[in-house]
Amino acid sequence: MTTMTSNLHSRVAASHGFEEAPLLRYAIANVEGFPRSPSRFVVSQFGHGQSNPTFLLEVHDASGGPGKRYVLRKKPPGVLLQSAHAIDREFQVLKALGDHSDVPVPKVFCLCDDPNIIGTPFYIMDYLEGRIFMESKLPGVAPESRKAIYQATAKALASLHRVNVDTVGLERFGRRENYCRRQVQRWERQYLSSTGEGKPDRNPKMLELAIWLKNHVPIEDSSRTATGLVHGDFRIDNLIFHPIEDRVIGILDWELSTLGNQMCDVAYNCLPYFVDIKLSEVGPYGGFELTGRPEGIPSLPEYLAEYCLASGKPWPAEGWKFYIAFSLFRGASIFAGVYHRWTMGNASGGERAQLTGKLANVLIDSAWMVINMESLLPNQPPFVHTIAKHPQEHLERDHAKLYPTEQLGKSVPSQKVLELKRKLINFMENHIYPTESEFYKLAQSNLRWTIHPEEEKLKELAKREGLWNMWIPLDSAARARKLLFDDGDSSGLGEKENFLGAGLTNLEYGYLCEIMGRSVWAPQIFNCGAPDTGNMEVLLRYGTKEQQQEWLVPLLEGKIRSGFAMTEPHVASSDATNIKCSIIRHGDSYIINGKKWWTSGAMDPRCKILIVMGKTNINAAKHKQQSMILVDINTPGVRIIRPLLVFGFDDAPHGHAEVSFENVRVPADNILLGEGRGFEIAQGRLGPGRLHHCMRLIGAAERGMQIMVNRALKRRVFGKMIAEHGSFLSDLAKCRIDLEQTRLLVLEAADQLDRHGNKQARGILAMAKVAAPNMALRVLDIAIQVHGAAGVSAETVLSHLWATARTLRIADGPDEVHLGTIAKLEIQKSKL
Ligand SMILES: Cc1cc2nc3c(=O)[nH]c(=O)nc-3n(C[C@H](O)[C@H](O)[C@H](O)COP(=O)(O)OP(=O)(O)OC[C@H]3O[C@@H](n4cnc5c(N)ncnc54)[C@H](O)[C@@H]3O)c2cc1C
Repeated sequence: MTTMTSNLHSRVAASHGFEEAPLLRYAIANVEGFPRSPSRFVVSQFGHGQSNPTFLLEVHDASGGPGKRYVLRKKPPGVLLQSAHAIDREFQVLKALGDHSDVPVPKVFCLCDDPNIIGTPFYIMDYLEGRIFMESKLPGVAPESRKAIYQATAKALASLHRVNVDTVGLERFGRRENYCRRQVQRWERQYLSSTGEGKPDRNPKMLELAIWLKNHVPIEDSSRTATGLVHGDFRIDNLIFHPIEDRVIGILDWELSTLGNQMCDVAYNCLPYFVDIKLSEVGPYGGFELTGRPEGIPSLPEYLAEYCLASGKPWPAEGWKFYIAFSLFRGASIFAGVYHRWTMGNASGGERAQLTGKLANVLIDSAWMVINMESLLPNQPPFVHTIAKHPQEHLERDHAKLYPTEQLGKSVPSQKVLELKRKLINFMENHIYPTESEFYKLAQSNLRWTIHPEEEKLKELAKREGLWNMWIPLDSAARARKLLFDDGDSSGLGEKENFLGAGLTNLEYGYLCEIMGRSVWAPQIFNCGAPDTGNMEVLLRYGTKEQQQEWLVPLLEGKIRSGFAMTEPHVASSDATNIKCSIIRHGDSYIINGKKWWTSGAMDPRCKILIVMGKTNINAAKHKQQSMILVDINTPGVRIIRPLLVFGFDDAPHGHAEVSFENVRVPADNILLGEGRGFEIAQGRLGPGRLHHCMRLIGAAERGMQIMVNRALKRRVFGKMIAEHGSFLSDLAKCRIDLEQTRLLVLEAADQLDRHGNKQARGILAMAKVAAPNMALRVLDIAIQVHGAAGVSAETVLSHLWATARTLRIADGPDEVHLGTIAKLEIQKSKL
C-alpha cells in the first residue's frame, strides 16, 4: 500500500493535545521562514508508527497563498524513563546529517526543551511531501518500480552508513565497540523481564538463542572502527520517497539511532526476506526467500550487493547468519515486551497487541531456521549490474570513484588493481582516518611505546580483505614460493601462501601504495610499512630457506617487526663505505661491535630482528668490505640507548633508535648472502623499497590537497572565503600541477623498475626520489599556510606529514646523492 504523507494525518488525539497559542508564538520566533503574522494555524497529528507523537503544523499568512507546512515531534506526555524518547538525540543526528552530509533527512529548525510551551520537549522540522510504502512487498507497485525502490532503499542506507561521524560532530553519539555483544545482553534482559513466573510463558529456545548469539559475535564487532552511525529502525515504511520519482527524500524515525555495528541495520532492513512480520492470526510468516519474491524485488544477494557497492562495505557472507539471527532475536524480545504490557492492560497497539506473543515465537523459530541453514549467502556477491536500472550508471560511478580525474591518462590500471584500490579507499575511510586521533592519543601518552589494540585488530581485518603484503613484487614472491613450497617440504608457509602478496608489479602497487601514504599510520596496518618491507625484500631475495622460515614467515604474517641498522653517528653514512661497525668471524659465530642510530622501528615492542650492516674485512676492495647480518634484537650486547626525535616527533611506538652493539655474538649462518656482499644487497633493498616512499609521498600530498581545500572552503578571511582569494587559487592550481607531474614520474619509475630492473632504472628512480619529497613538502607547506597557526600545530595531520616528508630528503639518501646519479648518467649519455 502506498500512501502520500499528506494522507497520514488526522485530528490530534485527546491524550496528546496541547495549547496551540504558545507554540505559535515560539514558532514565529524560532523557525526560519515561518510567517510573522499568520492568519491561520492548524495542528493535526500523524497516525503512522512512531512512539514519539508527531504533528503537522499548517500555517497561512494573510496573503491567502498556499501556506507552509512543518512537522513537530515531541516526547509523549507522562513520566518516562530518562533515556527513552530522546527527542534531543533525534534533533542532534538530524541536524548533523542535514548540515554536513548527503543523507536524505528533513531539515530541522529548532529544539525546545522548555516544558512551558507544549508540556514536553519537542523539535520542529521541514515537512516532506512524498510517498510512504507501508508494506515491504510493495503491493500495487509496478515491477520496474519495485526494483528501483529497493535499489533506492539500499542507497539511502548506504548513504547514512558512509557518514564519517568524527567529522559531522557525532563522534560521541554512542559507544562504538562491542555493539552486538551489548545488544544481545540488553535484549536478553528485556526478554527475561517480560516473561517467566506470573508473566507470559518463557520460550526456552529464546534462551538458547541468546547463548548461540553470544558465542558467534563476529570479530569486527569488537573493533571500534568497524562501526559507525546506526539508524536502529531502518525499514521501508520509515522512508519518504519522492512523489513520482523512485528515490528517497527523507529517512524518518531516528529514535533508536546511535553508534554501533552497522551490519545490524542492514540485517534488520533485510528481514522481509526471512520473515513476514504481520500482526495476524494466520500464517504463513515466511519471508520472500521462502514464500517467493514479488516480481521486480531483487533477490537478497542482489540487494546486498547494491548496498555493498554503494557503501563500500565488504560482502558480509561471513557474519550474515549472526546478524539475521540477532535481528530476529531483538524483534522477538520487543514483541515479548509488547505482549507482556498487553497482558497487563497497557499496550499501545490495542487488541492487535495480543498477537505479538505469537509473533515473538515465530521470530524465535525463524532465527533457529536461519542458523540451521547450510548457507544464507553465496561467498561472492552477484554481478551487481543485473539490478542496476542502467548498467552504465554503475560503470560510471565506479569509474569516477576509482579514477579521480588525475588518473584518466595513459596509465590505466587493470580491473584487479581497480578492485584492490576500491577496497583500500574504503578501508582507509572506514577504519584508518577514524582511528588516527586514537593512535595519536596513545602515542603522546605515557604508554607511547605500546601498541594500540586497534592496530592488531585492523591488521586482521586487512588480511581478511586481501589487503595484505601487496608490496611484494612478483619475482620475489616467486623465489620465496619456490624455496618454501616446491621442494616437497610441507613445513613452509602451507596455507599461508597468500601472504606472499597479491601478485602485483611495482607499477600496479604504485596505485595502491599512494593511498596508504595518506596516513602515516596506514602502511603498517597492511604490512606494507618501512622498514619491514625493505627487510622482507632482503629476506625474500637473499635469505636462505632457514632464514626465511625463522624470520621472513613471522614478518609476512605481521607477527613481528624489524629494523635496518646501517647509519652510524660518527661517520657520513650517506656513503656507506664509511661505516665502522665490525662483524668479525669467530668459529661458528660472528662478533659484532659498533654504534648505530636512526634504526627505525627498533623501539617497537614487536621488533624482533635487525638487519645490521658492518664490515667483515677492512682489507677487501672498497665495496666488498661490507656485509649484512641478521641479529635477534634480544641477543646479549644489543642495547637500545634512546629514541631520536624528528622535529620533536618521536614517532612512537615505532621510533628511531640509537643502538649499541657490544660483543654481540650471532650464529655464522645469520650472514646474508655471504661476506662482502652488503652493497649488493643494499642495492636490491633500496630500489623498490625506496620507491615506496615516493608513492606514499604522492598520497601524503593528496591528503594535504584535500585538507587544504576543505579549510579554504570553510575559513573566511578579510571578507571572503580563502577559496575565493586569487592567491590561494593560484597556489592550489600549481600544487595540482606539481603533484600530477610527480605522480607520473613515480609511476614511470615503477614501470621501468618492472621492465628493466634496478640497475637500468636507476636514473629515473633517482629522479623520483628527489622529486617526490620536494613536491610533497611544497604542497604540505601551502596546506599548512592555509591553516595559519593551526597548520603548524598538532590539530591536523599536516605537521606530522610535513615532518615525515622532510626526513625523506635525507633518510632516503640525501638529494645530493640522487642528483649526482642523475647528472652522472646524463654526462655518460653525451659521451656515447
Ligand atoms: C627519520 C629517519 C629515519 C631513518 N631510518 C633509518 C633506518 O631505519 N636505518 C638506517 O640505517 N638509517 C636510517 N636513517 C638514516 C639515513 O639513512 C641517513 O641519515 C642518511 O643516509 C644520511 O646519512 P647521514 O645522516 O650520516 O648524513 P651525511 O652522510 O653526513 O650527509 C650529510 C649531508 O651531506 C651532504 N652530502 C652527502 N652526500 C653528498 C654528495 N655526494 N654531494 C654533495 N653533498 C652531499 C648532504 O647535504 C647530506 O644531507 C634515517 C634517518 C631519518 C632522518
